Amino acid sequence: MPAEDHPLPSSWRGLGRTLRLGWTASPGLIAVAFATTIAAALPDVLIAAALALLADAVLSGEQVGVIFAAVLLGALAVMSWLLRLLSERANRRFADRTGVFMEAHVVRLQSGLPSLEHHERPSYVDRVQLVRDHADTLSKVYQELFQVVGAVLRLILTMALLMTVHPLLGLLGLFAVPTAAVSHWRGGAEHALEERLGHHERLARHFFLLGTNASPGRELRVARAGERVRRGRHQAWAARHRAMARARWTTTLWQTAALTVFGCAFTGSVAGVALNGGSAAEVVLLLTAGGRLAQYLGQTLSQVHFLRTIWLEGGRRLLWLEELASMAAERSPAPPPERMRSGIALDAVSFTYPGTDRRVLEDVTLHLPAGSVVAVVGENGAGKSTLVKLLAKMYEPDSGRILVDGVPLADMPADAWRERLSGAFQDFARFEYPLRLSIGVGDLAGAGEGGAVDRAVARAGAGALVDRLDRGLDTQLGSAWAGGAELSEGQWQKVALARGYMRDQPLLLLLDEPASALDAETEHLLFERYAERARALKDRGRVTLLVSHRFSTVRTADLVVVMDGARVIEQGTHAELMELGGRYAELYGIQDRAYRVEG
Ligand SMILES: Nc1ncnc2c1ncn2[C@@H]1O[C@H](COP(=O)(O)OP(=O)(O)OP(=O)(O)O)[C@@H](O)[C@H]1O
Repeated sequence: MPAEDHPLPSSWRGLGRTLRLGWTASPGLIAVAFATTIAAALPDVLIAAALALLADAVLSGEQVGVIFAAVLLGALAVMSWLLRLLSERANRRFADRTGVFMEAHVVRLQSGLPSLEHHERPSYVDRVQLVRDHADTLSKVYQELFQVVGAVLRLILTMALLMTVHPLLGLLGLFAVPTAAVSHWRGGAEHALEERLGHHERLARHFFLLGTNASPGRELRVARAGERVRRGRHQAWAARHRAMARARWTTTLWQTAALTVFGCAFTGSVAGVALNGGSAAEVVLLLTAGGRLAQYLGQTLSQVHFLRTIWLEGGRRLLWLEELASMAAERSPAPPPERMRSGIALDAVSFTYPGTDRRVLEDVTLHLPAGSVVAVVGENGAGKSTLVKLLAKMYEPDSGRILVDGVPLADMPADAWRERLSGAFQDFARFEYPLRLSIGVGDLAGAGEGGAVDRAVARAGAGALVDRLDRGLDTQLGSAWAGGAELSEGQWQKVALARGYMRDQPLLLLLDEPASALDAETEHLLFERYAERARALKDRGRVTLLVSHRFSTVRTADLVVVMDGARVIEQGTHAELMELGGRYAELYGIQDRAYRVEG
């Protein structure tokens, strides 16, 4: 579904959801944290009243009154301190627990999304990045919320105290309204800007990784482009910083103006009470409570600001991610077939990457017969890998359908379909685990079965690699780990290929340039062996789709599909396409001659 169809939920729904998550994470602790934070407000405010009592008793010379007021003052100070301490401890423990809970929740949601859109569509990437970055911070906002409630309670009680001096002093609260309004607007405005500037931040991070990782490091040194990358990073940060600083200056100016309005009203009130026959106790009460009014107001505002920026916005995005994940889970009721009979059909499939407007697949109609080995060839950018991604259900076509034995792939749950897929890709992952696990990851459910990993190793022709390692399949991979072995590019790719061969009975095996780092001869031998085996198992109905630029490998396939400019332009067996004398024959001829010359 396109991103525009799934807007951000409202702040209030996000807030409600975050609260419910906090309750789920730890109901007991959230209750204690809330109760102690709120209770701490009462003694705090009453200190102003006790001070007024004390001033009154001192001026009227009542000894008992002085002692009573002093004891009350002491008791209130101790209570206030104790409750603050308890609330801090309860909130900290609660934040620790929810932090872990939230992070796990976000990871689960993200990894559960069937499509890759959240990794590739710029507006989605920025949202997901905010949720990810704020997952831990979200756990701390409960304390902020409780403190906001406590600060609002303090404000109300303080105003009630002030109104005992003169009812008009309650109006002081009105002068606080502009400050609260500015603060509310400020948080939202800054946050929206932060999200809009997300691409600068990503760019800076990208340059940082380029400059600090080993493999780009080699290229950068040879090309002597290190300085350019450093400058790029600096410029990206500077662009973000300039825009943020401008916005912050503007919002701060507005806030200063609003606070000035409140300051003038407070000073006027103190002068008014003092000059119009107010008692010393009333002036003390006004000074203490009124002074605190400004402090409580400041606290409320900074917490509201924090809540507005982090919690409301973070909470909305978390809910958005949850909705995206559940929408994906709700669709698709049809299970994949146990065994494929007719095969996979693409019926007028067209596709445009989210956030772009150029079609990268145009009206593709193909039949991939059950039990066949299909090779896809074409120039760079022709759409071969995109076809593989659609078959792996990483994206849905814009129009047209993919049918598996006549059942729309769109109706099949992504998880269930992927359980029946195997794959090895050009941009393979390097799992720095012990080798056995690094391969076993290809099918964790079956990896424990005796011999499953050994079979995968044999299919990928990786036996020699295993033998060469000191501890065989138990060797830790990756030189960053104690005793870890570093592999060459081709060796890593063999591990990835073995991972792709882990499943015994996949319905579809996707091999997207799985041997690009191996020499042509090894690739040819490997694939020929694989194709023979696949043909022997024809009745299992598996489809194997291989993307390769090497025609020596491609020619062994049962069906060759030639892509050009987002379209399928030719299809048939090697012999048929050679006889046709079209694009395939031309490309084959070029490569064949080149090899002969090299040879
Ligand atoms: N994530 C993406 N977002 C936007 N456009 C993309 C994305 N991935 C690929 N493309 C574009 O889609 C087109 C087809 O890319 P694809 O990777 O499918 O080509 P390919 O035939 O596999 O190329 P190669 O042989 O170089 O691997 C290219 O023009 C590419 O720029």
